[in-house]
This record gives sequence, C-alpha cells and structure tokens, in this order.
Amino acid sequence: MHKFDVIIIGAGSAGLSALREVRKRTDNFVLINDGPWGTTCARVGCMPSKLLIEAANAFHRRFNFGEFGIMGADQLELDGKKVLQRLRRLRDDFVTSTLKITNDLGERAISGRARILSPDQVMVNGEKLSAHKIIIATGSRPVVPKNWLNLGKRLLTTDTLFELDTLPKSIAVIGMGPVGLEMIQALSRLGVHVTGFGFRSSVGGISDPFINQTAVKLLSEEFPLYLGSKASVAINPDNNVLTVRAENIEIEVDSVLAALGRQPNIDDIGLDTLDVPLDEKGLPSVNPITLQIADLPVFLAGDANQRLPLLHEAADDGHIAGLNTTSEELIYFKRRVPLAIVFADPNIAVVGQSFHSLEHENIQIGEVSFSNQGRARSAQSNRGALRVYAAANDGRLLGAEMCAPAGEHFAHLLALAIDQSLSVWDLLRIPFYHPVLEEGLRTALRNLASKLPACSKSDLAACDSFNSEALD
Ligand SMILES: Cc1cc2nc3c(=O)[nH]c(=O)nc-3n(C[C@H](O)[C@H](O)[C@H](O)COP(=O)(O)OP(=O)(O)OC[C@H]3O[C@@H](n4cnc5c(N)ncnc54)[C@H](O)[C@@H]3O)c2cc1C
Ligand SMILES: NC(=O)c1ccc[n+]([C@@H]2O[C@H](COP(=O)([O-])OP(=O)(O)OC[C@H]3O[C@@H](n4cnc5c(N)ncnc54)[C@H](O)[C@@H]3O)[C@@H](O)[C@H]2O)c1
Repeated sequence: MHKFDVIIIGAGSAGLSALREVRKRTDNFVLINDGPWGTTCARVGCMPSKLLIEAANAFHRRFNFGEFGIMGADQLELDGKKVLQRLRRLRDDFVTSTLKITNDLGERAISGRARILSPDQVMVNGEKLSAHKIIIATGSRPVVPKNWLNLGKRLLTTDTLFELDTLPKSIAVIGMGPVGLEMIQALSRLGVHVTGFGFRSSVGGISDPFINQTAVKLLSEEFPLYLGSKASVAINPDNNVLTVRAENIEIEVDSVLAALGRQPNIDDIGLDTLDVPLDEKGLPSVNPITLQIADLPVFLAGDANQRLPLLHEAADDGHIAGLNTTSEELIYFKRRVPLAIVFADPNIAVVGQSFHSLEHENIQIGEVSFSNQGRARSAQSNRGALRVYAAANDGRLLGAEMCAPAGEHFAHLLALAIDQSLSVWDLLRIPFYHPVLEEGLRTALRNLASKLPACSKSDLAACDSFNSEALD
C-alpha cells in the first residue's frame, strides 16, 4: 500500500498554511477537505463579517454629518439587498484567492469527509490511505442547540446570515462574544431592529471590569442589551410567532442569530482511535509549541484544537504542524504575544496578558478615557477607554485591554512592545506626533509611570555624552 509522507485533513487557513510548508519539502502528500473549499475565514468568517461592518459604519457616519455642517443626511437611504450583494461579490473574490492555492494539486486534493483509523491511517470516500504523519485541521462550526432547529430558516448563524437576499426587519442576537457583538452592531447600524442577549456580564472577550463597563455602556446607547442570563427561543406553531426569553424580558422577532460560540469539528474524526485521554469535549491534550498529540505522529491545528480560535493563530498552528510533519526532529516554537481584536466601534482589544490572568499579580495599571482626547474629538470618535498593565517592580509592559477608537492599531503597537519586553519608559521614549490618537495611549502610559517607582523625571532619555570630547 502506498504510504504518503503527510495527510492534511481540512483545507482551511490552518490546513493551507500547513500545505505551504509541507509542499516545500515533499510531493508525497494529500490534502482532504469536506464541504466547500475556500476557508471559513474567507467564506463565512473574518471577511464577510468585516464587509458587513464596513457598510454599516459607512451608513452610521451620517449621524455625525450635521455636527460637521454637512446637511441632508436624513435623506440617505440604505439598500439592504445591495449591501449584501457587494458583500458577496467581494467575499467571492477572497474565496477565489484562497482557491488558487490548491488549484494545481490535482489528485493530491480530495473532496470528502476524512476519519482517522489509527495514527497512520485515514479513511476517505471508502478508501484507506496510509501516511507517516497526519495533520488534523478540521476547524469549527457554530453551536446550535438541537431544540432551536425547529425555527427553520428564521434561525441564522454566520454560516447563513451572509446568504440572505435582504436584511431582516428584526433580529435577536444571542451570545455577546466577538461574533455576536460584531454582527449586532453592524445589523443595528444597517437599520435592523436588534436586541442583544448575553449569558455573561462581559462582552467581546473583555476581562477588565472597567473596560467592560465602558463597552457595555457605549453599546447600550445604540441598542438594547440584556446581559447576565441565558436566553431561550420558542416558536408558536399556531401563529408562527418567534419569541426570545431571558430572565426579565420577552420579545417577538423575525429571526434569531445564534452566536453561542463555536465547537471543534472533531466529533467523528476518529480521535478515539488514537488511544490517548480525551477531555469532556472529546479533545486530546495538544502541545501548543509543537501541535503534536502526545508522542503520536498526529498533529492538531487551528480552531479544531480550540486553543485560540483566531485566524493568525490558525495560520501559525498550520505552519508549526507543517514543519513538524516534514522535519527530522520536532521543532519547538515560541508562540506570539496573544492578540484579540473585536471590530466593534470603538474597537475592543485584549493584548498580551489579560486583566483576568494578571488579577493576582503585582501589577500597576495606567488608564485613559478618550472622551476628551483632542484628535478623537475632532473626528467625533471620542468614546472609550484603554487600560495598560505593567509589572509593579520594573515597569515591564504585560498587557492591555481597551474599547477605544482605532484600538486595532494600539493593540498592535502594544503587542510589539510586549514582545520586545519593553518597559513603560521604553515605550514613552518613542516620538508621539501631534495631534494623533496615540497621544491617548501616551496619557495611559504616563499615568502608569506615575504609579511606578520613579525612574526618570522625563520621557526623554538623558544624553550621557554631554561631556564627551566630540561635544567639547
Ligand atoms: C463570523 C466570524 C468572524 C471571524 N472574524 C475573525 C477575525 O476578524 N479575525 C480573526 O483572527 N479570526 C476571526 N474568526 C475566526 C477565524 O475565522 C478562524 O479562527 C479560522 O478561520 C480557523 O481556521 P481553521 O483552518 O482552523 O478552520 P476552517 O477554515 O474552518 O477549515 C477547516 C476545514 O476542514 C474541513 N473539515 C471539517 N471536518 C472535516 C473532515 N472530517 N474531513 C475533511 N475535512 C473536514 C471543513 O469543512 C473546513 O473546510 C472569525 C470567525 C467567524 C465565524
Ligand atoms: N474579530 C475577531 O477576531 C473575531 C470575530 C468573530 C469571531 N472570532 C472568533 O470566533 C470565536 C467564536 O466567537 P463567538 O462569539 O461565537 O463565541 P464565544 O464563545 O466567544 O461567545 C459566545 C457567547 O455566547 C454566550 N451564550 C451561549 N449560550 C447563550 C444563551 N443561551 N443565551 C445567552 N448567551 C449565551 C456565551 O456565554 C458566550 O459569552 C471567538 O472565540 C473568536 O476567537 C473572532
């Protein structure tokens, strides 16, 4: 029987990133994908969601036009059909780009549902394939409780939302994680009558209570948000009225968007045949710096391992698994600084160590409110706050959480600082142009510096060559 060097199961972002590394080193591989090719990110995830958000934010800007002296904004109309048509047109372009990656694979690309039979055997389309190494990169899918399925087409997930012909009149968005939050604000800004329900009191993955309070307050100004209790749905078969209930509230809606989380596609992949312990979700323990399952020639990458279900982490996972299935020796990789951004307005971001993970550490916190920040005021975007955390003993930057205008950019700057083990004073030494939103970040850093043992009276480094010969 022919034995492949590597079998990759799943052609999402993790699988394709693995493929990139594997095909550099061997032609003796096969890539198996079930369902549509083109990746979750491009088809039904990152990209279509951001396309909806861009349309929504463009339309929402009209509320500021009067303040800028631009009149007539109340005459503007939104064509929901066209919004969704543009979304699908661009989405299809993104999907086409990802399809190009596998176009030339020929028989090495197999459509079908794979199942592992043993650490070196995979079954697909009734055929047994054998391999030295296997990468499982089967992604995740939306959680949908079985008893919600009777809602039929009125139950939406992000797998179906972007296929609508036109926008619904009213919708309950259930679950206020990143998916729920991004979609509820976008739909609201596109004129859909929305109501949000969240089981937790926190939204969008924020763990800092002050940042969460800021985010919840700002979002609640835009739409009703019921947090802290589990929502349930029911449809009356006599009159087809769809009701959503939480603790103290009951509403009738056209549709429900289930944003209850995502579950890994591992249920029938055959992990039980690997003879390793599985947790209550059916997941084996995976080494995060090699992606290996126990000491088996099997690697679990991307959303399927549920470590950090984000695109860049899935791509890194695939890269690591791809290298480790084609290298003589196992390579151990340092993972990147954690970074999560929710594209709400203002942006929500958690970078480095979260407030929750530092709660019992000896830290100091610097903060800024953007309500009075000069550049934000001039753009009418002066909403939100940012908190940055540093080690109390040496001022080393550890993490930050924010709900802030252009937060996506602050988060990247702070990720760089944390990756480089910079201190508050190191970061204060970079030039801050005027007038920019980054001056808000500088306020938070100065606030933090003021709480640390004094290091210097100035942001500027002292020039120790003052008495040098050259100057003389
Ligand atoms: C609405 C939404 C918005 C998002 N926005 C962002 C964002 O802005 N930024 C960000 O970083 N992340 C975002 N994400 C998360 C990001 O999309 C995922 O982390 C990423 O796409 C996961 O890639 P993956 O390769 O693990 O899985 P996938 O891309 O899902 O690939 C898995 C593939 O495996 C196939 N498969 C499953 N089972 C089998 C089997 N048994 N045999 C063969 N094939 C199988 C699947 O059909 C699929 O094609 C978003 C997700 C969603 C849903
Ligand atoms: N911008 C981004 O990077 C981005 C955007 C979207 C998704 N994602 C990724 O996708 C993953 C999944 O996101 P998600 O938002 O679907 O999941 P999530 O698990 O982060 O959030 C789901 C929320 O739904 C709540 N919930 C569950 N059942 C409920 C009920 N009956 N009533 C009320 N609330 C209920 C849960 O308590 C949870 O807070 C995220 O972890 C993230 O990594 C990232």
